[in-house]
Amino acid sequence: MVTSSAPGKVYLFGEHAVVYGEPAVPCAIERRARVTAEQRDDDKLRVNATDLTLDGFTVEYDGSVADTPDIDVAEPLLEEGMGYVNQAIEQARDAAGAQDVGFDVTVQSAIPLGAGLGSSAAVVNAAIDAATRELGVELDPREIADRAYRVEYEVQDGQASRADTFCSAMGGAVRVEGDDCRQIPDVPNLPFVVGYDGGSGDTGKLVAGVRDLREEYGFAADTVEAIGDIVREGEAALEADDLDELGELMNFNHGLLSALGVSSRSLDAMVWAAREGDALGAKLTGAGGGGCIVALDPTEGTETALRYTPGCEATFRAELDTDGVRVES
Ligand SMILES: Nc1ncnc2c1ncn2[C@@H]1O[C@H](COP(=O)(O)OP(=O)(O)OP(=O)(O)O)[C@@H](O)[C@H]1O
Ligand SMILES: C[C@@](O)(CCO)CC(=O)[O-]
Ligand SMILES: [Mg+2]
Repeated sequence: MVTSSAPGKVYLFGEHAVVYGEPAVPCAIERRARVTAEQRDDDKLRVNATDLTLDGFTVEYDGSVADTPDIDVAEPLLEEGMGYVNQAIEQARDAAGAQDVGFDVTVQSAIPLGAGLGSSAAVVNAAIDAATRELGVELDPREIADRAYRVEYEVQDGQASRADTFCSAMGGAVRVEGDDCRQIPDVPNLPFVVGYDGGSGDTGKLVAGVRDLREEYGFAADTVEAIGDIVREGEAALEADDLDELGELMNFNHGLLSALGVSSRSLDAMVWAAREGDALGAKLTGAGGGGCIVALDPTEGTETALRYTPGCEATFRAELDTDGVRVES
């Protein structure tokens, strides 16, 4: 039996545009998904995902009897929930050259689901690491990231960047542009504050929405390119340790994401509350539609403001996690 974990992330800049080849800078945060894999005697897959809660459901399902889940839960949610873990196990089998091994898999996660903090990438990275180690194979984090990317690409219907999976596999702040994935050395202390509306967005659908806009309107394609420009400016600000400039660029980035239709009333409300609470900057993080915002604020101001914001269910500080995917036991 092996347990591995991998961190979630916030985007300093560049989500969505990164899908179309612009650069992005996601940062791993100290909130992890833990996956335990134990080889079975047969070829079945049993997945126990006790934290798989969305819209008030708690699901425990058995991958081998997908048509008879333990509790009554919306089928698309069940299928979606199974997609990531099933495909991660497929990748582990492939990496170990063991096509018909079965596993008991347990997922426990401190990363809210579908909320822009990269729960899918963390679960997939941790599952690939745990299952391959259980089969006696130790993969390099870059290979785990690559295999996890293939999983996200499949589950998100052929539209994904390497950003979430690379960031979660390597830890720290990273820069991703197409297939070019690097860690960013010596980042300044980034005082991240997260606001969570308790909701979620469907990454696949939100990505498809941006794709359609881009195809329909030249100015939407320009907006995606402008996000790339913000990221390039942001990299210079990061290098110069200029937090004020980073904040300003985050604000601009949020405006453009909003123009692309991926914000929501509660995300906007939290962004404005953070700004009024004296954050240096604030934006939605991840796919959007609902879920989390990230603000930059070394003071208590943003957390206090968010606590009094209707629609904000939780707020917490998020420390940069320099550790990527790792074995726990
Ligand atoms: N604790 C968990 N147990 C099982 N599956 C999980 C768990 N956490 C996440 N997942 C899987 O990841 C999916 C959510 O991934 P999705 O990409 O939509 O959101 P996210 O990764 O949290 O946010 P974003 O991609 O915007 O950063 C869930 O529907 C589920 O399939
Ligand atoms: C919206 C997106 O850019 C980030 C989701 O966390 C999708 C992706 O990069 O695969
Ligand atoms: Mg995701």
